[in-house]
Amino acid sequence: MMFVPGNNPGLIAEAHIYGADALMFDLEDSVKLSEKDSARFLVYQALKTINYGDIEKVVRVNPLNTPYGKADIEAMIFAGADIIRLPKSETAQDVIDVDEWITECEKRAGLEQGTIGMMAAIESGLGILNALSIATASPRLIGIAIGAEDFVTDLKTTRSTEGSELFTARSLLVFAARAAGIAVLDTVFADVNDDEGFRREVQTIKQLGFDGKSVINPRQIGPVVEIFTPTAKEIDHAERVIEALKEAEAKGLGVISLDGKMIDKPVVDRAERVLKMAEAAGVIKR
Ligand SMILES: CC(=O)SCCNC(=O)CCNC(=O)[C@H](O)C(C)(C)COP(=O)(O)OP(=O)(O)OC[C@H]1O[C@@H](n2cnc3c(N)ncnc32)[C@H](O)[C@@H]1OP(=O)(O)O
Ligand SMILES: O=C([O-])CC(=O)C(=O)O
Ligand SMILES: [Mg+2]
Repeated sequence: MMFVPGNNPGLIAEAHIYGADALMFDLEDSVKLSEKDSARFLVYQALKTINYGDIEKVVRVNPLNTPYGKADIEAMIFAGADIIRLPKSETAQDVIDVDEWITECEKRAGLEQGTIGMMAAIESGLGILNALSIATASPRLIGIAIGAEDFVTDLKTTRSTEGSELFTARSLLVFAARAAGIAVLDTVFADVNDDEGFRREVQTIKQLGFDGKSVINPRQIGPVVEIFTPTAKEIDHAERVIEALKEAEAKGLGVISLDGKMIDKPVVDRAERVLKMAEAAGVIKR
């Protein structure tokens, strides 16, 4: 999911050529106060006129407790956004308030209720502690995300290369998302020239269980796609697990072994997920 500053016509016009799964047009922190209205108008016009194909169109709006939040949401729904991303979510009530305003805007726009999805970004200690109630606050929520720049500021620390200050928060978010049955996305990595550090971070968050990552630059898309795409070895193993399961079923066996290792339901579920991810990445057809 690539952030695109909502006040930059050049970036907005070409953002879809780089292969991101989703574009996140930003009306919040990359837009200064004097440009809030013009950025909203610019993103509105872009969503109305540019064909972004099947790339998901997400808009990060300003919070409802600012003078811009309500107008942002209404304009983006009329413009055809797929998902509204609420920044700095701290309580379930923050999500419920936005959900209610989206419902009102859907009515005004003549859309069926529930058409517009929602994401909640969590960017403070309080938000992390409320992660489960935030993640389950609305049926519109398709995912939650961590916003690490604001989060470390709230914690009165900084971001380190190894990310120790984010470890607990990231894990709690993954737990909350899994409990709620929705997606979980990791935060941005600010140094677009540190390819090695970026790759290390993507490996780490994949291992923690995240479904993907927000990026700020087209150069960061390739490494995320590469690291999240199952390798040929992983795909081969997953296919053999599924084969072994079929054989066992045919023979009426419960637990079976493959290469000396036990194959049971969790192993089969993980193999299924590998194949789904490979299919979604376009490296296999099923
Ligand atoms: C804490 C937070 O809230 S983070 C979220 C808010 N921040 C953002 O949205 C920042 C978005 N990113 C950017 O503005 C830029 O990528 C920067 C400032 C980080 C780096 O800028 P640059 O060094 O100029 O980037 P770079 O030289 O790699 O750009 C290469 C090409 O990609 C384009 N590009 C760069 N970033 C983006 C982007 N986010 N979206 C779309 N296109 C982009 C550039 O326009 C350039 O196009 P060109 O080759 O046609 O001229
Ligand atoms: O949500 C993000 O990844 C970017 C952001 O606002 C933050 O880090 O504070
Ligand atoms: Mg932030």
